Amino acid sequence: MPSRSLLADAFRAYPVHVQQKNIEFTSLQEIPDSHKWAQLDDELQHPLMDPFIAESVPVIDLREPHALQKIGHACKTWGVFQVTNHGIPTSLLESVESASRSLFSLPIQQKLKAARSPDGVSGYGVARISSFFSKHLWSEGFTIVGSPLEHFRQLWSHDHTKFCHIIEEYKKEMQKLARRLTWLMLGSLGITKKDLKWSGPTGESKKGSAALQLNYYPACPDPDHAMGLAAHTDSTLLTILHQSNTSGLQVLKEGIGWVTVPPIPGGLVVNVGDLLHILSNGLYPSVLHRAVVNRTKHRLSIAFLYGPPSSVQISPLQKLVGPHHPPLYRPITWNEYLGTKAKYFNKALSSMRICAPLNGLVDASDHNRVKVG
Ligand SMILES: O=C(O)CCC(=O)C(=O)O
Ligand SMILES: [Fe+2]
Repeated sequence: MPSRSLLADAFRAYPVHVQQKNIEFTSLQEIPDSHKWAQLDDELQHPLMDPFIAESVPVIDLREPHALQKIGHACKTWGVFQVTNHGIPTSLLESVESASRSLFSLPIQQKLKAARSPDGVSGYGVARISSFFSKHLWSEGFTIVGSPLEHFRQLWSHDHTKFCHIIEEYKKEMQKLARRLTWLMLGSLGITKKDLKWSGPTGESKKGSAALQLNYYPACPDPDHAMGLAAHTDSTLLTILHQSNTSGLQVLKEGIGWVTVPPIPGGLVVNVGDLLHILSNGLYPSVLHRAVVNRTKHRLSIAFLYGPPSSVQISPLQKLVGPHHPPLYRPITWNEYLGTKAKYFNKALSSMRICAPLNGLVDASDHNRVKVG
């Protein structure tokens, strides 16, 4: 798939300088100062939510007749939902989870053999977003863009083929699901394939590009002062996340605060990313989310980051703009957007705004959360 290497080039062109801090988390009895965050922002946490009135992230069965409308509503109001009956075999989810566990449980010296190089994209290392924070994250990551073969050979000299097959199979199945979800999400806005120039029904090169991000959050002696993955939005069209049976993912809901997205057996979390935010002209806001850690349990998540072919211009869709709905964002390629994100991080979307929203929409990734209009 040619677009894969384009995506790798894009990451490479905009390196994010992350100071590698490789520690053996499991050996620590307390959090070192380098990883100690101020008390997690409790003012944003909903105080003792009544379970009967608590709002929760929608769960949508893809086989139900009104799935399209429900997806549209979830994208508009939450920017995130969970899907069931999505067609990804449970056995594949289990295999990819178990492969990821095997990877992260290798000794640190072994994992470092597959470390992401300073100007590289794939490999073992800390999350790219960590460069924007003075404290380190309580997590380890492994990014896969293109084939994992070279890195996996470093990790497992004998049985890397088995792990490569699992990853390739997972990426193939996720790619199909991501395309299907893209059309459901856009379809709920009345957008069809002919409204999207780059969606050509035939051309292989028009396939969206993607990356796989494995995240591992070791158990933490003081979870209130540690951050697994700090608040961010994804620079994707959409992200499909498989989380293990330990909770940790939280999304920020306007007027409520941080809401936990509980793992449901066989369920997958779907996030609206910044590029869908732009395409939908802000109608589907990208969701601010983070991962918190757990005192006793390790946690694993596997994110499939899906985007358009990386050189295609993304701009608010023609059908969604008009005299009363001017385009809010300037056109940008995925390549360029990654550069903007590397520079402005959570202000990247705001930095691209060409006009204040007339409909009172809030840019989900604007940390100042200023309501305009
Ligand atoms: O681990 C999680 O639940 C979140 C992961 C995530 O947000 C990401 O990889 O972008
Ligand atoms: Fe994310």
